[in-house]
Amino acid sequence: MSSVKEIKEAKKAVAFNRESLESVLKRRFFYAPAFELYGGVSGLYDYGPPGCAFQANVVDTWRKHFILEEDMLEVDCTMLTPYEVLKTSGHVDKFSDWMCKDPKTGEIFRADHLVEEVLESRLKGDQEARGLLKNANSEAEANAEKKKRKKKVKEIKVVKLDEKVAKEYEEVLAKIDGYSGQELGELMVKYDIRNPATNGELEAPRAFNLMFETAIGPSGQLKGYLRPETAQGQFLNFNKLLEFNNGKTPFASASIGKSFRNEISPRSGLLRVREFLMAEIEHFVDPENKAHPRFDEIKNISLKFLPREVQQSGSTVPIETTIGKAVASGMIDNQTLGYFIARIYLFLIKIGVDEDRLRFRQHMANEMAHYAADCWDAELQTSYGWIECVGCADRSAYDLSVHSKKTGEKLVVRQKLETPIEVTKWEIEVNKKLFGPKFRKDAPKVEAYLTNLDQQELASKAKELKETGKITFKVAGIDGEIELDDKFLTLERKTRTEHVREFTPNVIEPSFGIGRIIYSVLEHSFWCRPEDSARAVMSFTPAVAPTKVLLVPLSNNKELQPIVSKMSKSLRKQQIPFKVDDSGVSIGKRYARNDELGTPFGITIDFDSVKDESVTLRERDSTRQVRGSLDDIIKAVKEITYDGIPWDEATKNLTPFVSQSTD
Ligand SMILES: Nc1ncnc2c1ncn2[C@@H]1O[C@H](COP(=O)(O)OP(=O)(O)OP(=O)(O)O)[C@@H](O)[C@H]1O
Repeated sequence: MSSVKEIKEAKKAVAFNRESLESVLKRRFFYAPAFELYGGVSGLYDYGPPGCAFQANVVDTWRKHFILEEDMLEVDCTMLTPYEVLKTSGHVDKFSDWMCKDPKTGEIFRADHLVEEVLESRLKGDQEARGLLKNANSEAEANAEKKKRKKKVKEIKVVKLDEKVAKEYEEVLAKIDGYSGQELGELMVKYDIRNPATNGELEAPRAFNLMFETAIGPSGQLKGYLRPETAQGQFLNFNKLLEFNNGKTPFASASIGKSFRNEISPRSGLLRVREFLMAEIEHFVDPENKAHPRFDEIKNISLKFLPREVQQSGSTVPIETTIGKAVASGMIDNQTLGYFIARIYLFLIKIGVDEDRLRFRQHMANEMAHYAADCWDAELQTSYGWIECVGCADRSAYDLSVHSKKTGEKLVVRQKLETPIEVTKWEIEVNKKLFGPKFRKDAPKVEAYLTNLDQQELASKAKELKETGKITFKVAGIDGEIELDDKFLTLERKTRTEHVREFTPNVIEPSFGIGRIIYSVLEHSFWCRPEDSARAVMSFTPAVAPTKVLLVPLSNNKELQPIVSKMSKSLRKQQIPFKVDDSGVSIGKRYARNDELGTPFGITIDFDSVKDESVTLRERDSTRQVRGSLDDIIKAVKEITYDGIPWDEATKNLTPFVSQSTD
């Protein structure tokens, strides 16, 4: 077995089994529930040595693929965020999911997930329904005694459906991400959705804010939150970043760091957790020109898309087309968004995502924030279904505008115009002499509020002033309504010659959940050898594999030791992560142990190695081997791992080797 096709077929020969994967992940300590000694806390995980190395390699690839290759400006901002910032961004009021409580048992469900799971399970019939409901996502259930739970699950009635109802269910499921709390409540009543374990009635959905609240400092006065995303830090540093970039746009900032969300019902391992690593990009672009200078490089990449219209029709069959055509037809809003979708795809493939299990799904209109121009998720297919792993949204000028309005600080780009232009617009001027005595310490806040009004708002205030002789408004943080007459301000349309164009950039935001991506790659990489289904393999691409090389001396004989030491020294010097396995067990067993860890290469040292310093290199997936000098073998490993050179090319000058029985 050596061709890519043969290996692909071998990988599919034994059906994927999540339990086998989980057993490997647990046994080899990729990751494990945090605080296990104390019974664990849902949604919190610790990574072990291979998990840490794998994550570090994924992040390193991300950094090179985006920050380095796209010349982005990286920032590392604090996780503790004051209340005011997240109030302004909309998170305090809107960053919530819908939960519903069982008043009898106290169990809490996430409403959209409950509706989804119940309808899916009804659709899938008896057997599968039981399987799915075992995973029903409630905190209380996660902690319930297993015996009791089994009993409850057995009591679930299987609903037989007629065709019309099944169609309705399918339509609801296709739109499940976009329902409001009220709509979810209506669906629960209409389809009689109850607590799946007890059949008890549930309360109507209520909004639950997902942010972890805290107090900053000993007084307890400064309310804050653990950040739910890294984006806000990037927006707040916009002016500094723009200056660092010599005032030029477009440019992108990037940030990698932990985010926190108090998920109602964490489940599915790393896919929905309460603390996770995010990697986010904020690309600041001229709203009037969203063309991307490197669009030509990616326009011919063909991807699977699930646009809004297809979902609306209740279908999940993707359209396959090129990025170029998708942008030209208007399916993707603009070139920059299209460019990032392609770059996300290239990154995911690089780290080992199976291309056949990747699609880009467009958000439905009611799923997107009102200010967003367009939004696509990179979804990866796992045994838990299609999972959003990367969001890619055009957030328009929303974030910079709201922070600017709130703080009175301009967050804009100034561009020198080649030919000056005449511009007529509303201008407001405040009478500072009267403002000071009237508002005292609040004067700057009120002034900032007025000078930050946009043209539409100024026009409406001018109308109000003309008709009533005063304007009234409220300023956040100041009690009561403020009333001002024309002694305090002038509001006029003025024509000026402008030499500089000032605009608030729009933001295109690709947002990666590293844990979700890692779990999906684990599933996509996992397979069992067809000849022995107990022999699991993790087919990590060499660049992200936790360890690159396993050094295996044929036996414990002392004669082999010097060459093992020489090889180790050489690998260390070249900074190639490796492990030596000189345990007494057979070479086949030693390789099998490391196939589970995804180690792509094995180097066997035998008695011929002592004579002529030649060694054997084994490739994990195909188990094919070649023989060559110590230096040539290390060179081939390096080329494949770090330069992406295919095996056949990197080993073309080495001698094919047929082992007696190493596997
Ligand atoms: N609870 C979580 N656990 C792990 N990763 C997460 C979690 N929530 C979000 N992410 C990751 O962060 C990325 C960006 O977050 P975003 O706010 O777009 O997610 P979201 O739309 O809230 O996700 P979902 O709808 O699944 O809750 C997601 O694509 C995902 O990879």
